[in-house]
Amino acid sequence: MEHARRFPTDPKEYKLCEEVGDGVSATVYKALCIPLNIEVAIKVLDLEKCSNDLDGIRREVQTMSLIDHPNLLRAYCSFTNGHQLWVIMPYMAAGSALHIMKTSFPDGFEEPVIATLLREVLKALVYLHSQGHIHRDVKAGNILIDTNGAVKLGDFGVSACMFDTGNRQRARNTFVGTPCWMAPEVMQQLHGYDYKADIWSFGITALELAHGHAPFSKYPPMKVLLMTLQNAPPGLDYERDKRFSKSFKDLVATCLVKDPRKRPSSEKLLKHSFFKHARTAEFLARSILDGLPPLGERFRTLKGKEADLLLSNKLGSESKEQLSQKEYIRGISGWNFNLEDLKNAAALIDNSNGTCHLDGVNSKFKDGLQEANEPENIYQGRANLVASARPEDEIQEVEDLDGALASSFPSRPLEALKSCFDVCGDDDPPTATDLREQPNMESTSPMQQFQQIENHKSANCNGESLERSASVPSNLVNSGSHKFLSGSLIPEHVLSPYRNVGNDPARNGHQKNTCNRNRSGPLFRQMKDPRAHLPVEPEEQSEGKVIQRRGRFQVTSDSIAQKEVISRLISSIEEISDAADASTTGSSQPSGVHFREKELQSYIANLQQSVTELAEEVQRLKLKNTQCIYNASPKITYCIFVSNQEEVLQDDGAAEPDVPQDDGGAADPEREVQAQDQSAIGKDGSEGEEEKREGVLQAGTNAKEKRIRKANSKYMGPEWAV
Ligand SMILES: Nc1ncnc2c1ncn2[C@@H]1O[C@H](COP(=O)(O)OP(=O)(O)OP(=O)(O)O)[C@@H](O)[C@H]1O
Repeated sequence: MEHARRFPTDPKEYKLCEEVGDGVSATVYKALCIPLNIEVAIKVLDLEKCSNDLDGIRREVQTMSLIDHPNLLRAYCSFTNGHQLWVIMPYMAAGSALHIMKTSFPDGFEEPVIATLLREVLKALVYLHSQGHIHRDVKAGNILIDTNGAVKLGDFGVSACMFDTGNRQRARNTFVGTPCWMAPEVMQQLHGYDYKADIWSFGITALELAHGHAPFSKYPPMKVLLMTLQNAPPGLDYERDKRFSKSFKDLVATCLVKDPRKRPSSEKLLKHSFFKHARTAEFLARSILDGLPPLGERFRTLKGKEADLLLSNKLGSESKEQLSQKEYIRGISGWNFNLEDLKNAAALIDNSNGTCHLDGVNSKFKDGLQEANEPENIYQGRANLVASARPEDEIQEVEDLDGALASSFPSRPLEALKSCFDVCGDDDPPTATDLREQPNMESTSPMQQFQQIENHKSANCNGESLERSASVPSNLVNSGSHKFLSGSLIPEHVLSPYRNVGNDPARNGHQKNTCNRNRSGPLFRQMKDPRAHLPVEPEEQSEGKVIQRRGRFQVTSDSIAQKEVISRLISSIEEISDAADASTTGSSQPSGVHFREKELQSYIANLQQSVTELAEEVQRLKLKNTQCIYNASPKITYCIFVSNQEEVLQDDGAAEPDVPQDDGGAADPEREVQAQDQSAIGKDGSEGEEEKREGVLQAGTNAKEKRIRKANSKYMGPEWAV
């Protein structure tokens, strides 16, 4: 066994041959281990560039050194070389399944090949899960294949141990992974997630291997997130999928269930009848590796394509879709997440009371709202929707929120988005609480809601007080609801900020420029349909006439009504915001506005106070943690076991009964160090003890340093004990 040999930890003992892969964090080289005369792959991470993710690196290296399974890519050894970390691992000469597809199978593999690849990956997952790990980045780009057809799952860069941080975390909340493969619960960040997130990614990987690309792979990340949350799960039910067996379709459908509790465990999935189609490694080598150019050459070709794409993007209009495609070709995890988009969309909603804050919205966004507000544009939007509707176009252009409301980024962006777009999993039956909170929303079709809003509008357009008109129509009133629909609603006839802009050339000009943009597409999920995966006949539609259908997606008249409802809600919120602005600039407004304004201001002040307190708390905790990196060296020796405090903070502690208890599982040096700390400073974590605790920590740093070195040495080899 190669890994039983002692691989040197001196970079001079390796000869780098060529680059064979790159990702977000690393470049991978084919190399020769000179003394052992063995080809290896070296993953080179620049620690200076990754300095804010040392914990991630620690996880990856630690996991790679501890795992021991034929289907997992383990590390022979690792060491620092200047500011780089070198991870020495087996060289998988055929590269990743993604690379192979991109070179020779652009439309995907045949079913027996897929079954063989997936079975090997699933074996790796069964092992990982039994050890308490979630991989969190299962995808074709991380399925590595050797020339003899051996398959290994690699890239533990974002893997997580369920028992990390000594806290016996039973659910994770960190927002990591690659959007197309990311499970809805990882995106939503409502209740945390567990091993089942890997099963979702596994299902997406199955589709990727079948089609040559993952569902939604050509869209920008934000769009992918919304599509995953809003649409029915993808599956193998298009015309082109006829070639696949029933058992394959069933496997995919079993994995891609939005409710993670309804997904099987990896162990159970391994018994699925689909894997009867799996063959041997030799079969794999014969069927997909024969005639394949060497990995380095393929890598250079793909790089060339990527450069061409980049060039054409620069020459032509730079489309996000093309850029996503480029990222996809590279097969990397770190899509260029536009967190600003997330922030902006999420910041629309105040989770605690459903209030929309529109102060500070930039002109682009305001104008966008204005555009949606104008009746002619609504109909323009409708016309565009009908004319150009594609399933993908059903997603609202959330990117258009650029620059708006970036000040308060919720720690769980998609939870906030959920409030905004009602993006609950389709499989989730409404809870009793949901139904209580939305007395009429579940039982009223969007069309009816729209009608009720219209009725409310006409009831109020005769000049009733603003405060009254700012309340929600009776069908939407709900003090406890956090949904967007529970926000304030002012009929546009009462107070429309845009009724007064006739003399404002800037606004009018912008309006002219933007009126052709298409903002079509429902923001609401389709109502729960237990048969969502089946083709639906027009007469079966209970929620409006189908205007256009493609695959499993459809645009109904209700979708359009939903859009109109949203447009009007946005309009109302805008009006409140403008009314508040006007009152601060001295124009006379009904007292209700002043009251509302004060209420909002005091609410904002409270929020700011809480944020400051939380920030202080985070600082304090960070300070404690950084005690052990006080001696920061270019090598990451001391940093390597610093816990990821943010994850600890995000842990909501929700107990997941089906997750096994830590019975010692995978060794966790960090926990060991923490346990020793605990005994050194006493278990009392009360506030009165804080100063004492800090003092003991200071005094104990030398001892701690030794312990960390010892733990480094024990779990990651002597070279880590530098
Ligand atoms: N042992 C190996 N043998 C051959 N090629 C490899 C090996 N490890 C990685 N590669 C190639 O290098 C690419 C990047 O490696 P890896 O995924 O580990 O880096 P990363 O920065 O973590 O990537 P990502 O962006 O996907 O997270 C892989 O997609 C694969 O094509």
